Amino acid sequence: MELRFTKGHGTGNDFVLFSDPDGAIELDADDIAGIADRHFGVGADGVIRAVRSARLPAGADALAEDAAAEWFMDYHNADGSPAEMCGNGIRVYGSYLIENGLIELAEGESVAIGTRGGVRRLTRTAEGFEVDLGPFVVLDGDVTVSARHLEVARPGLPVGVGNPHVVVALADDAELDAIDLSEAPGVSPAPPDGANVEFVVPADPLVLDGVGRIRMRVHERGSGETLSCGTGAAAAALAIRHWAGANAPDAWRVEVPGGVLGVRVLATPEGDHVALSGPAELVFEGTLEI
Ligand SMILES: N[C@@H](CCC[C@H](N)C(=O)O)C(=O)O
Repeated sequence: MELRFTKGHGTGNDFVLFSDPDGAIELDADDIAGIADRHFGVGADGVIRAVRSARLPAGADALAEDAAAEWFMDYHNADGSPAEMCGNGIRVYGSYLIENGLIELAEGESVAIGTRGGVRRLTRTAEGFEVDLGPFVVLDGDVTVSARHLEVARPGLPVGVGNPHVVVALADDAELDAIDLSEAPGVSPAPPDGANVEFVVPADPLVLDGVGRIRMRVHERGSGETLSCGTGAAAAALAIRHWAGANAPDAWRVEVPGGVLGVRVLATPEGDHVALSGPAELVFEGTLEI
């Protein structure tokens, strides 16, 4: 079977996207891992299928949550495992839906998108997109994280933003640059569903003109070290905000190896939400033999 695909990225977190409006294309984990393979496939951190919510069991939940969520982001990591949410992916997905005439979205307008983590509202901005990632949880607990070239295990803070993260604060840029993320960090106790792990260094000063500033590297569950992780940037900002205490800002600038992302905490009638903003680029199109 021939599969027409588009390659895109958000701050270097790259994705293969394809359309399957009626949910007719069946790919298993090995097929997806083959597409994402950087030597034998197209190469990507994740694979995104554009499918109508009405055509998927998980999409039925999305439609029950918000009947306007016509499109579902069917997201899989590079190893073929499904994930609840992808903060960079959903911006690139928005761009893909627009480019392919599947939705119309002018600057300032927003659209509801179904994901396994729930419906997310995506707004087109001058720079790209902002996505409301919804409510979040920061869980104080006794978690430690080890990594190669990190001398002693460090405390980690579990943060949930639709998908699971553990955030570790490091002392300085030298320590951040030294860690080797070619192997998955060890998280103890092991999270039941695995976790994305973010290593973060606060800038000096931490807050400039009311905006918190951090640098981050990430090891993504199911994909390894990536140049960026949108939900990871949100989790990292939320963790540092939590540690910084009462006077910490709500707006954050997160520098990742692939660029810069914006994070802000939004007060909503249902409680605090976290929102992520950044660019979305479509790079090339091609055809794959599956
Ligand atoms: N890169 C993504 C997160 C993708 C899913 C993640 N690896 C997981 O398994 O939860 C992002 O930009 O948020």
